[in-house]
Amino acid sequence: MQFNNKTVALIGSIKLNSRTAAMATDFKSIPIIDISPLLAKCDDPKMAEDPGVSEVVKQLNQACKEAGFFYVCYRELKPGAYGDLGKVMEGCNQWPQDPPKFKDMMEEYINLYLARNIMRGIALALGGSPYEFEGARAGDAFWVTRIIGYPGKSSENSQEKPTHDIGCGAHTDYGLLTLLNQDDDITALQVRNRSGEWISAPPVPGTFVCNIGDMLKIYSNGLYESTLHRVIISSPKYRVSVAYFYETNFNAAVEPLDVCKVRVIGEAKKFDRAVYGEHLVKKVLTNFVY
Ligand SMILES: O=C(O)CCC(=O)C(=O)O
Ligand SMILES: [Fe+2]
Repeated sequence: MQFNNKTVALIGSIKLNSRTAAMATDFKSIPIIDISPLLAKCDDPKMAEDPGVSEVVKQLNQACKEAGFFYVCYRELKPGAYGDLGKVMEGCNQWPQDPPKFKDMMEEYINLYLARNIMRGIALALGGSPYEFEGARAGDAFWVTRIIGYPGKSSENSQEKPTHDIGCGAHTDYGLLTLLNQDDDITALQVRNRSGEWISAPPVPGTFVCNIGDMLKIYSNGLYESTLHRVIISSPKYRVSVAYFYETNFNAAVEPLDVCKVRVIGEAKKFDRAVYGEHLVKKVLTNFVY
């Protein structure tokens, strides 16, 4: 398999295998965090001193520890702004009707700005400098975008209750942070809490879903969880989600940040070093079933 530094994949439907269960807390819902104050100050080296940024950082820390999932909203993000991205997956001719418009929207969606700045907030939440995830760690972040189409629930099962089809099996994401734009009217994404309950992450217009990947779990020395999640199909409607995976540099050797080693009481370092690119290739080769 050949990877470019910048990869966009259009995939009709995928199945992923479950892996060793990840544990968060017994959260019952996913918090919504307004990151506007962080975005306003994200280029200020003294951002940590700003009370608005501190509040966002506090909320990020809590969400990353408790659920590994959160929604973000910010002033400029208008409900439905990226809704048309998924339209290319609908119908038989899976190609944008207006390619230049699609290209512009896609380029705006996949710009690195948002994820990089959320990572600045997360770096502060871990007790580090805002730039922990830049330079050799994620200064040349590998990223992948997938537009994922899930056909509606198959009609032969529709009378049987409470069955559902699995659109995407339980898995954790591989890198640092995933941003997900989902169709506004279908609830399908579920996140597993410590008791094993599947908690819905319904679409919230005007937000992105964010979740932590395996590399951030290692960097944080396990303080933050890459939580298991899955997609279930219970609606007959076709669903589209657009996922943006923001990762480390492809060859980054990932190990717990010093600042996180001291935060985990009694355990200096809980994880061995992993090379992101190797982890990605291993997971893709073992997880995707066509
Ligand atoms: O489609 C979704 O809601 C989630 C997709 C997902 O978890 C993934 O692609 O890793
Ligand atoms: Fe995922």
